[in-house]
Amino acid sequence: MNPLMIDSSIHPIFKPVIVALDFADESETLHFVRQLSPDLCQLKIGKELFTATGRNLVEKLINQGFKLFLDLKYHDIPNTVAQACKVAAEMGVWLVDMHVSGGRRMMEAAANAVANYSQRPNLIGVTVLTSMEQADLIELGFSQTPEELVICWAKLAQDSGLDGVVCSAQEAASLRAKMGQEFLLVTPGIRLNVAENADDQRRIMTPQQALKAGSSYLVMGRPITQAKDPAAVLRQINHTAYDLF
Ligand SMILES: O=C(O)c1cc(=O)[nH]c(=O)n1[C@@H]1O[C@H](COP(=O)(O)O)[C@@H](O)[C@H]1O
Repeated sequence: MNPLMIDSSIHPIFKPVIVALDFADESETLHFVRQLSPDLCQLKIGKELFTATGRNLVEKLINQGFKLFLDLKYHDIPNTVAQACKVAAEMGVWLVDMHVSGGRRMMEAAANAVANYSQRPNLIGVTVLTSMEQADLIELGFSQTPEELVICWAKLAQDSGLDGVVCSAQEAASLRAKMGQEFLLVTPGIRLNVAENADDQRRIMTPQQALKAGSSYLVMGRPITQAKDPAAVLRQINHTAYDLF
């Protein structure tokens, strides 16, 4: 069963989008968030906004009722990442990510660190960034295709106790088949249609394609933040999700 269905077992709430709040400061962010509600979407704070605002804004948005993805892509020695995950758990965040390339011991330490929190965050591993393609991997010394590397790293993440991965929706169908129904597949690189500007993304899909392929959540920044009516775009995607499941 898709995790979206688990969320919706009592009331059919379909809200697969995590809106990436890639803004420079708090006032711009809060101005934008006023157009949204926790019934429509989840939110993500990444490196730019967190560097500018710190935990204050994270806690403010959680207090407004939003599920929050703290996207700081940890990549460090096991103890450092484990301690950072504990702080995130204490802040009440819903999703925390780390690079799978930090290795098994880093991921196991993170999973152990949050295991005893009554409301622990889901830990997810970043596989191959959606901005990367085959040529980038070759330059880094990898001979696998992006899909092969994503599958290998997703298995390692699952084996190390993580709850899911960040990957492109292009890998979602094979991951869903291999990793089971409960494993979270969080997919950025989403564009409303294939003709839309891909910006710096390389491995992209539409919301409908991604959900059909087995994505649990769609991370969307510019297609929502630059829309004339962000709430209307989200409602449309939620309808699409409802029709699919
Ligand atoms: O971890 C992420 O969220 C992430 C991983 C990845 O592989 N690719 C990726 O684009 N992201 C994030 O997803 C968002 C995508 O933004 P848009 O391209 O504007 O939709 C950004 O906030 C990225 O930091």
